[in-house]
Amino acid sequence: MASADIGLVGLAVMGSNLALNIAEKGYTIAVHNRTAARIDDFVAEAKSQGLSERVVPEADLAAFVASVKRPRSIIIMVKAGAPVDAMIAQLLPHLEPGDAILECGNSLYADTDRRFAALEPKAIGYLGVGVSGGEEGARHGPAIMVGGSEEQWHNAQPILEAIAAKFKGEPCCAYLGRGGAGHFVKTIHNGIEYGDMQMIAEVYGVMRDGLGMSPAAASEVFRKWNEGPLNSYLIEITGHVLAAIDEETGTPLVDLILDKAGQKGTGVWSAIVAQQLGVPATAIEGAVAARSISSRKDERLAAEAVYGQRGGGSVSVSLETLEQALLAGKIVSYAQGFAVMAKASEDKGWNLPLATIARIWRAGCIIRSRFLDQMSAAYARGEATNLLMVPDFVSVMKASHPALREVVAAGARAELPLPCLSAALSYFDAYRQGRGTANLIQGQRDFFGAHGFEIPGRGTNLHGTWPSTLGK
Ligand SMILES: NC(=O)C1=CN([C@@H]2O[C@H](COP(=O)(O)OP(=O)(O)OC[C@H]3O[C@@H](n4cnc5c(N)ncnc54)[C@H](OP(=O)(O)O)[C@@H]3O)[C@@H](O)[C@H]2O)C=CC1
Ligand SMILES: O=C(CO)[C@H](O)[C@H](O)COP(=O)(O)O
Repeated sequence: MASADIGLVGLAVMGSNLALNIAEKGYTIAVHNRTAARIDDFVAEAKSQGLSERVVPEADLAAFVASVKRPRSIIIMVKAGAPVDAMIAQLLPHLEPGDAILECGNSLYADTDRRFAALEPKAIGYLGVGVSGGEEGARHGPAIMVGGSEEQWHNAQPILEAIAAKFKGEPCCAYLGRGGAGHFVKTIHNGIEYGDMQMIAEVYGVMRDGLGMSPAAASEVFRKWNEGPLNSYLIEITGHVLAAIDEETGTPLVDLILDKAGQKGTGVWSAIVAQQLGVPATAIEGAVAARSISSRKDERLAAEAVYGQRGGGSVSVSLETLEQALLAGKIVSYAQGFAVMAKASEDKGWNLPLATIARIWRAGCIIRSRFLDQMSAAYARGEATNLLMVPDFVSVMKASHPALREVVAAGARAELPLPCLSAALSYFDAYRQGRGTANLIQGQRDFFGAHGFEIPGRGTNLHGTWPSTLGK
C-alpha cells in the first residue's frame, strides 16, 4: 500500500542527507538506489538517527514508485548527465499522469529544459531543482532554487520549504521560473562560488608567498575577517581548512594537499553561457581557467624549470588592504553573475526575480554571506541590475577599489598569479571607462574586412580609405 509522502532515488552524499532531512521534518519517504547496498547503509543510518520509522526502503523500482502516495513526487538525486536521463527512462513506465519528478542534481539547464518539454505532453510534472549547501546543508537545510511547472511547485512547496535553510525564519527556497530556470540559477550560484573560492585562494597565495605567513597565521586572519564585511561561509571554512593539522605528520594539512583543483562542470557552464549571452563574467572565467591551469601540474613544473622560480620577492601590502581588495573583487564577481542572470532572464523570458535569488542565498548555500542580505535589499528596492551601480555598493567600491589595485599591482611585481582579482579589477576599470579603445578595433575590422564603423553625427556603417598592404 502506498504510504510514503514522497520518494527519492539516489542515496549518495546529497540524496541520503536530503532524505534524512525530509524524514526529520515529519514526512514519510520512500528511498531507492541503483546499488542496493547503499539502501541498507541508509536504513542503518536512519535507524541510528531515530528516523527509520519514516523511511520506506525499496530495492525494486516498481515497488518503490508504488509505495508513494498519488499524485507522486519523486526526487532524483543521481550523478548529473546521462544517469538522470537513464533514471527518468526507468521511472516513466511506473509513473501516472499527474505525478512529478523533482530532479535535484547539478544539471545543465538546457538538459532540464529538454526533459521538462519531453515530459509535459505525458502530463508528468518536472521540476529542475538546484540544491546548494553540500552534505551539511542537505541534512540540515540547503538553499533550494526551483524551476519548472508552477503547478508542481505548489504541490512540492510545503516539503521543500520545510527542509530548506531559514534566514530569520524565512525559507531559503523559491520558485524562479519555467523549464531550466532553477538549474540555471544554481549554475550561476556555482560560478560565483568559483570566483569567491579563487579570490580567497589568491589572497592566501599573497599571504603565503608574498608575506611569508604560516597557515596558522593566515587562518587567524580569515577568522577575524569573518567578523567583518567579508563574513561568509567560505571565509569561515577557509579559516578551518588553514588551521587543520594532519594527524600522521603533525604538519598543516593544507601544505600536504596537492595543488590541483577538481571541477565538475557548473563553473565552465557559467563561463560558457555568459559568453553566449554577451555578458562579461571575467572573474568567473578567470576562476575556471585558474582551476584548469592548476590541474596541469606537470606542465607548470616543466615551465618553472624553464623560467625559474618566482623572483619577485616579498610584497608589502597590509592585511587591511588585502581584506578590502577581496571585498572589491567579490562585489565585481557578484555583479557579473547577477548581470548574467538578468540577461538570461530577458532572453529566455524567465522573469528571474533577482531580489528573491539574493534572498534565498542568504542561508544554506555555499556562497551565503552577510553581503547577500545587503544585495537582496538593494535589488528589492529595484535600484539597478548591475550591482556596481547600486548606491550602497558604489560607496563600498569607491572605498575599496584602490586596495584591489594595490594588491594586483603588488602581485604583478612579485610575480604572483592573481587571475581572478586582476580580471575583476580590469572589468571594473573597463566598466567605468566612458571612452574606451574599441574605436581602434573598429578601424582594424574595417581595414581587413570592410565591417564598417560608426562616427556619431555622421552615420553608421561608414568605411575608411585604407592603404593597400598587398605585396608588402
Ligand atoms: N556533493 C555535493 O556537495 C553536491 C552535489 N550536488 C549534485 O547532486 C547530485 C548528487 O550528488 P552526490 O550525492 O555527490 O552523488 P554523485 O554525483 O556522486 O552520484 C552518485 C549517485 O548517482 C547514482 N548513479 C550514478 N549513475 C547512475 C545511473 N546510471 N543510474 C542510476 N543511478 C546512478 C549512484 O548510484 P550507485 O550507488 O548505484 O552508484 C549514486 O546514488 C549531483 O548532480 C551533484 O552534482 C549538488 C550540490 C552539492
Ligand atoms: O554544487 C556544489 C556546491 O554548490 C557541489 O559541491 C559542486 O560539486 C561544486 O562544484 P565543483 O565540484 O565543480 O567544485
